[in-house]
Amino acid sequence: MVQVIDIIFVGKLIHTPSLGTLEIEDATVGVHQDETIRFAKSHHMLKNAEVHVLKPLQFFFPGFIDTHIHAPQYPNAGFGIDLPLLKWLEKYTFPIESSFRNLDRALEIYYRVVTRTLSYGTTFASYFSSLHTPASALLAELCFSLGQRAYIGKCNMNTLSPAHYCEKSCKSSVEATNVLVSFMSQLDPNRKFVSPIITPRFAPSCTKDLLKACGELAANHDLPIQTHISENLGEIALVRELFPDRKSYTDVYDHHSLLTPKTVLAHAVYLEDEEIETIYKRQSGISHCPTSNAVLASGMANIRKLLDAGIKVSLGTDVSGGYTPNMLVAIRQAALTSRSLASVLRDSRIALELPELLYLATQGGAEVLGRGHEVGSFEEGKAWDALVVDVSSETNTPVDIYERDTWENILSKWVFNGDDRNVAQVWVNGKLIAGTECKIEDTSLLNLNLASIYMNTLTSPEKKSLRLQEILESFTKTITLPVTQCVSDGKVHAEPWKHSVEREDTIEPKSFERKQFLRST
Ligand SMILES: Nc1nc2[nH]cnc2c(=O)[nH]1
Ligand SMILES: [Zn+2]
Repeated sequence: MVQVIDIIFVGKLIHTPSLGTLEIEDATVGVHQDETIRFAKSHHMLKNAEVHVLKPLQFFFPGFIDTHIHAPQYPNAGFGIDLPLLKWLEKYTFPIESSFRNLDRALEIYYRVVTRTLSYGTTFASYFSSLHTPASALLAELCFSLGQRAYIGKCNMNTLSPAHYCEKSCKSSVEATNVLVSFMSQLDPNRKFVSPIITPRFAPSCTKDLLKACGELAANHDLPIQTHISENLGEIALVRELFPDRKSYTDVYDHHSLLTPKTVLAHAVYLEDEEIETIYKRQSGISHCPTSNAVLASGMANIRKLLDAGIKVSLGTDVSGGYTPNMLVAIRQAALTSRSLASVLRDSRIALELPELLYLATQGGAEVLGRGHEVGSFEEGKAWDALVVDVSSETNTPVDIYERDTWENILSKWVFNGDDRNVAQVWVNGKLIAGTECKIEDTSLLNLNLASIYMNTLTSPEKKSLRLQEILESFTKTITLPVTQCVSDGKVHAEPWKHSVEREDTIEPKSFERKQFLRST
């Protein structure tokens, strides 16, 4: 059956389809109208395809997948490195999150979080929001409107949290979660772009009935789950005290049916062998957050041990435990943490290699979020969630490429010295949505009606009537935000097959013979 290809991409394509493999090739990729990748072959109809040819020292790389980031903590990113976890939560984190009861404030911060993570090349993020349903709904609207794939988790927390930032009861927490789930089912019924994710903050902040209710919510709505596990020794001791009849931290979650194949467990720094076995059996995944573990002096997770045990592993920035939403920093820190642990334990195997690290940041993240068949690498049939990375000197970044550099070197220099200026284009599901080559063409506006979001996410009817007037006065009726209109400067050819796409002025090292860009059909 002949398929119409809408866009053809021609250029260097780099991805890590499985743990430890790194594929670097000259490719021609066609994106069909349902935005899946087809390695274009002659039987494809190309007559009016738009063709994007990459410049020398540009390459396609799968969009980064951040499997653990706290959106309301973004204002704290980069400070507060003086305390360990539990004191850090009290002094810095709960206060900043509690300010998200104000939807105007939530808009200001969440708009910045989504545009900033997109600028770093994060095409898919699993967000913790605050415990507030309206703010969580707003985050979902923003991701959906700005084009970033996202899981949105309204924190469930009804105990051991400050009075100003704690849900009244298990019942109110469940009700507030159900309101978000139904709000989001109108926003994206098939959960193709945004989906709720059930988010018991961590065992210490949930009563037993709330933990159990979260397991039921996930089962009833067929939703993923995210939480924290075994990050810090003080936290583990607290969990042991709070749940004396449970064998371990893992057993607390398992006992409440929170370990499923769609569960994301952040940190996992101090798991015992038996816990690793249980997590493997339940097919739950780990979000390794090395930057946060270093900043909060939590410890060093032995990722090699988890990988050897067959556990799905991904990477998370864990803002603001981690000081930046830049996934390149998470990759760098994972490289360095694994090497520090290798030297402490005198076992060089523990060091993670670059292909493995890039896998954790892309395909590994897709697997942990249950979307490994859809995104994470450039395999046929997947969505075109892709970055165009530019490491040429025009980007003015500290990535300096020399003639003798191989593409492996170039890739490594980008990882260790690159930043958002190297992200020229960000594509999600075949649409160009961000990147330095995206200019604000016109401020075609994103209209968000905060009052309607707020009204639609109020949990109790009496609140609706009592507060209607106050709400409509306090909120700006509709917010208009500049949304970048992206124009890539890819060249457009009518008939790409008529001629091979040779680079004229390539500065690729002489050692590489110039390969045809067109895949052999
Ligand atoms: N790093 C981190 N760990 C947590 N455990 C419970 N909540 C948090 C949080 O916000 N950040
Ligand atoms: Zn976290």
